[in-house]
Amino acid sequence: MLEIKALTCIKQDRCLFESLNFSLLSGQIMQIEGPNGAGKTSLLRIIAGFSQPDEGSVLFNKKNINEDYDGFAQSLLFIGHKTGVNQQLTAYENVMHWLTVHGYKSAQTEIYDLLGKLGLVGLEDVPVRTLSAGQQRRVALVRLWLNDAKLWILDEPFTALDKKGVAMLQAQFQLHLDNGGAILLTTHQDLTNSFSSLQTLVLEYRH
Ligand SMILES: Nc1ncnc2c1ncn2[C@@H]1O[C@H](COP(=O)(O)OP(=O)(O)OP(=O)(O)O)[C@@H](O)[C@H]1O
Repeated sequence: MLEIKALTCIKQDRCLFESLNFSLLSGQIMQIEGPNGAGKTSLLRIIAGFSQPDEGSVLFNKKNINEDYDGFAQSLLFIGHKTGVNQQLTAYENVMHWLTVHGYKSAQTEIYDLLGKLGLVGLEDVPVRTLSAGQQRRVALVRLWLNDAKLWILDEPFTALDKKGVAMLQAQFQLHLDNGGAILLTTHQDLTNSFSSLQTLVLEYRH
């Protein structure tokens, strides 16, 4: 599904990574690990096409993502470290907004059921800014239950989640992988025993 070819990224005169190669197949999950500042987020943003590498290319289904970026974007769900949730809107309004922008449709009852399932019962209609960090993360992650993108790129999705939240998210990951999806993520969570298809890429901090 995804091929990373000879990627190099330089930031502030520091080479974060050089000639990086790897691939990710349907059904596979890859965890990018490394110390703060190693370049994990920079790598995810390049693969998502939000920024350009200094060298190298990103291929999705054997095609350079720059050739048909709109096509690639339809197959991609990116959730960044900053959740992208509008603080002024309610959880329900955030989900509705996201669905509208991406052309998805979902019944009101379905969204309320889903928010309830994600532990937000009674909090669906209050501004997100009044929710806890973990609850806000749950609002951001609702998107994983409402999309048909094949490739998920997630920057620290487990941040602020409690144990139940982590377990629920891992179960959703497994469902996505079983349905032929692929996941690329950064996390400090140990996933070794959670996914049989787990691959790990360690980025060292380069001086
Ligand atoms: N837009 C930018 N302009 C200049 N330098 C940047 C930019 N974005 C990131 N950097 C630098 O690149 C380096 C890697 O940052 P990045 O966010 O990719 O690291 P990370 O591995 O995700 O770190 P963390 O674990 O702390 O989230 C840092 O030294 C950072 O200062």
